[in-house]
Amino acid sequence: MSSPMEPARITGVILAGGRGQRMGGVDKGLVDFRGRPLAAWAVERFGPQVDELLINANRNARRYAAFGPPVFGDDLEDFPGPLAGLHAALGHAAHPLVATVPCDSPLLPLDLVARLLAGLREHDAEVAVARALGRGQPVFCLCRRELRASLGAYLAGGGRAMERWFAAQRVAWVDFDDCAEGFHNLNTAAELDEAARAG
Ligand SMILES: Nc1nc2c(ncn2[C@@H]2O[C@H](COP(=O)(O)OP(=O)(O)OP(=O)(O)O)[C@@H](O)[C@H]2O)c(=O)[nH]1
Ligand SMILES: [Mg+2]
Repeated sequence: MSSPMEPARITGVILAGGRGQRMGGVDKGLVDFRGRPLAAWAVERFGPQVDELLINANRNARRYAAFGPPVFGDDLEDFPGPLAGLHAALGHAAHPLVATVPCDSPLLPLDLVARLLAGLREHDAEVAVARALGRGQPVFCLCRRELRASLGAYLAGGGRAMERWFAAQRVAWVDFDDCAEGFHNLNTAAELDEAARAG
């Protein structure tokens, strides 16, 4: 385990492997938001916070590759949810800590990873997870790579719920009440339109 004095080495993963069903089955990361694809917003805001950036996508791998970072899909088929992306990410990461963000929160906090890291260290936790105004934001997490075996077992047993898996680890919840709007995520075409017009 790293001491508080050591610089952390962190792999960041943009989770873009979902079905986008509430948006009509579109590949959400490729959808336009204020003139650029949603994934481009994540690359721009999250990329500078990490030492290595990867994209997890299950469709359109070539289009995602055009953003620059390496692209990988889930190990499990049939879109079992974000934990499948995290599991694959823990296998692909070059660094011992893995941070995730979803592809559909284009205004994500610019100090997300620094604050998750501080929480992880403060509580000597295995995973740090964002929370805003009392509401867990499980797809924004920082996870030790050693948890891959635990996560693999949880998924193999049929587990799919992020918060339930976190609860079985040493977890630190990190509050972002001061910038809760940064976690606003876009699930439907109406939400996308409204957020795009608000800018
Ligand atoms: N790798 C991977 N990521 C997923 C999967 N399902 C959801 N995600 C990602 O998890 C994040 C949160 O998921 P949702 O907001 O529900 O997105 P979604 O599943 O594409 O959308 P819906 O189908 O409408 O639920 C998004 O970044 C998704 O891309 C999956 O099966 N595999
Ligand atoms: Mg979903």
